[in-house]
Amino acid sequence: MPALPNLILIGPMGAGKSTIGRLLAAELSRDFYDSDHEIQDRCGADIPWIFDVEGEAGFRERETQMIDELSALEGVVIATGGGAVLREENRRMLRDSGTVIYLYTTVEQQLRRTAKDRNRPLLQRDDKAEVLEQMFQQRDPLYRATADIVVRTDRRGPRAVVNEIVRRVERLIDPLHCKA
Ligand SMILES: Nc1ncnc2c1ncn2[C@@H]1O[C@H](COP(=O)(O)OP(=O)(O)O)[C@@H](O)[C@H]1O
Ligand SMILES: O=C(O)C1=C[C@@H](OP(=O)(O)O)[C@@H](O)[C@H](O)C1
Ligand SMILES: [Mg+2]
Repeated sequence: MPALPNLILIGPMGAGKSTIGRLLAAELSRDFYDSDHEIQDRCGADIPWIFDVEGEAGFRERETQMIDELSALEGVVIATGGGAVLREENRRMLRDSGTVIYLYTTVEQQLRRTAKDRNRPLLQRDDKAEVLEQMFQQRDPLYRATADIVVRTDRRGPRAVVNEIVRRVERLIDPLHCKA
């Protein structure tokens, strides 16, 4: 664990990791890194292109490499991609790097929030609801096993989610609210 632990957001596509991560970092005056954006900057190519050319396996390799780099930082906010918890080594690196926050949402909200999206290759198909439901079954236990805190994002806007994260993280660090 770094001297100043990182705050790491995990959860499914459309949970709000990228949006809330940026707001949370601004709120806490910390630097923000979005794993997918960093991968895109590094490759000079967007996520659909990487999936097209290298397949999902190639993307996952890049994702593990990026998680390795980002988890070595200190005191930053990190938004991961929804599949970051699939590999055991990723889960370990994330856990060792700070406080992990699972942004939970429902498949119904995921469908609404990603309806017009063209940047998520795994959702460019007609049976999105089934795919998201299957992913939920596989990944929800992994998100829960990795996270220190679970925060719902399906019934409130990003600002309210940020406020709850700040409250919950403070409580985790100082459970009795008795600062010295
Ligand atoms: N709590 C929220 N309430 C309503 N809309 C949200 C919320 N969080 C994110 N969104 C919207 O959902 C979409 C997907 O959010 P994004 O941050 O890209 O999710 P993720 O990075 O988890 O896939 C964006 O259009 C964003 O504005
Ligand atoms: O769930 C996934 O496997 C993925 C989620 C995406 O990130 P978001 O969760 O930010 O959409 C992105 O990493 C890639 O398209 C794969
Ligand atoms: Mg994102």
